[in-house]
Amino acid sequence: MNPIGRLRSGRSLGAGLGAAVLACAVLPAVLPPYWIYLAISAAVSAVVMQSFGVIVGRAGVMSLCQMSFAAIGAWVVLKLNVMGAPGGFFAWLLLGGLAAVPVGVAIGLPALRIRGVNLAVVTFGFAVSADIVWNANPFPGAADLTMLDRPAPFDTDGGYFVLCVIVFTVLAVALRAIGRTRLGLSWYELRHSERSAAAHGVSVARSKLAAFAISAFVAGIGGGLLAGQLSMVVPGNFAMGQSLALFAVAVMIGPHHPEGAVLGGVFGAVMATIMDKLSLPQDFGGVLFGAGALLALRSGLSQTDMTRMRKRERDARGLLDATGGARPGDAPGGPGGPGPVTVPAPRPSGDPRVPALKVSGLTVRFGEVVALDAVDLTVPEGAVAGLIGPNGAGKSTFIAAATGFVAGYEGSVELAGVPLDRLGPSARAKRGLRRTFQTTAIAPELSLYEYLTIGSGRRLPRAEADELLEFFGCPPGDVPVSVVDAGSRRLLDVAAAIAAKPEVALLDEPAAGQSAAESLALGRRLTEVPARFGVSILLVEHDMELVQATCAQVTVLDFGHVIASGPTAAVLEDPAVRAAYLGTADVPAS
Ligand SMILES: Nc1ncnc2c1ncn2[C@@H]1O[C@H](COP(=O)(O)OP(=O)(O)OP(=O)(O)O)[C@@H](O)[C@H]1O
Repeated sequence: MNPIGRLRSGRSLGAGLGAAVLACAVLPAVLPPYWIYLAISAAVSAVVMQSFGVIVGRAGVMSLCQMSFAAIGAWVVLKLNVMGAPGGFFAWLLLGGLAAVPVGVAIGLPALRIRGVNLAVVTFGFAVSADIVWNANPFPGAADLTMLDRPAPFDTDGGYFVLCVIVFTVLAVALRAIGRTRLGLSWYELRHSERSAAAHGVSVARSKLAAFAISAFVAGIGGGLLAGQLSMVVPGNFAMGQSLALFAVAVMIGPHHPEGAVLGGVFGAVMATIMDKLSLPQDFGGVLFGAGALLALRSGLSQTDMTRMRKRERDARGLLDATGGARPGDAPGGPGGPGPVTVPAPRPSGDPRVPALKVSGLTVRFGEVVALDAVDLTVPEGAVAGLIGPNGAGKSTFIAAATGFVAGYEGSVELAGVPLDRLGPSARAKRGLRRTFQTTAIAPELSLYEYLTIGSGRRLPRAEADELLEFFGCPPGDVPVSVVDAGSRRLLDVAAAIAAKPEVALLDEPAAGQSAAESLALGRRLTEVPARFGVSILLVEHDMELVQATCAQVTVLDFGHVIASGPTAAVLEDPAVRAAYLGTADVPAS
């Protein structure tokens, strides 16, 4: 992170911790007892909100059963209390959170196959079943009125509020740290595009399950805290309607940011009192939350997302003005530029007789449509090869099948002599076969640095990220993707693929939307990539000037068949190629 980013991030952490200390010092001293009790409810709800923040806010998964995870935490704490288990409240609280984890993972398993509304139905089904179980089996201690004592020195209402704020703050700091890891960043990518995440080598299954596990843990802690607040709980405290209402609040407010979790917690706790004071029916609060959630779902962004993004965009515009704009045609350290660049040396190439990528007999059928018919193609080590053809020829299908996005193709795909056919897209990406997409789907709330970190699949040194961004003519790394234009996003996508230093990168029309000058600048950059980064390239393009300027060899597809392959100049002179293109694109004579 550059000094501006570090400063901003340090300040927000400091402000958050300061607000927590202030709340602990002032509120118990000044609030009347009823309001302190409400403040505890708000703090407990804020903890539960953080669990929504992980699964709904970050990973974009519609989970409607968070209160069921909270109930597990409460059940464990109360059970251990009844048993008089050693360790005391804090150990029980932790165990309550941990007990919710396997259940969270179990509920997460269907999420690997289904998503959206269908997943919402599955999680809601679990909430309904849990409701039935809790109603049939009273919580431990309820039958013989065994109360849970709050731990000293947090046994008063004021003290317990302080404890809840401490737990909230510890979780917020931990979640913030997780959010900066590749796992945490990958959740944002999952939310916007699972296929992009897979193309970056993110294991979609592991990432989703981790989100379920962590969110269940946090909800379990929230449930344990609720048990401590009430001393004894009833099924109504964790009713499925609660999950639904809190879900609506979460979607509307965005509890993946601490201020959103606090706001959501306060809403959840005081809404009933406000409705009461306004003499409005209690259900009216639920209607307001539902309407707010619908608006947020339509825009795709919560309230805190929008507030934060506006601020980041303001800062970014300042940064862009200071650095002279977003799209340098040729960056100082880029091709032909004067600046010294210390990018990593290319990896030593292996056996030069083994191509970087060898695809043989690739056949893909979509029902009756044969999109690819026994296609052979090789990308030599250290080369920029081209794949061209008219619209619908099968180019994108070739990339999708080679990178594992099409199940059930015929033929074989070998990367540096190693067959990949049994691997899925994320495993192929990890092995060193990366791709970009014709349409980018980059999470707008990420910064360019964060996107490169996901793409690189490792802890990417800041200097290396800066050099990559400069090389590809992208805006500075601290800028959020939301302010970056479509052309720059394509370049960023290419930079993210190259950041992983894969064996081969398959680039699907990276110059689309670029001006002629930008396209040529990209061409110059791509020709330098193999020597500079040790990455061989297969370039899919309609821009023939770019192909001619960049690719030493080219393969031409038409209706799924290879109609020519060889040195670019000779192939483009081929009458069959010119006939295939007639009327669909200009093939300039070389
Ligand atoms: N998921 C799919 N289901 C059915 N047919 C498909 C699917 N994907 C591609 N096709 C068909 O396969 C053929 C090849 O499409 P593909 O997108 O690979 O072509 P392309 O060469 O990349 O075209 P363009 O240059 O327009 O991107 C087309 O006839 C297309 O309609």
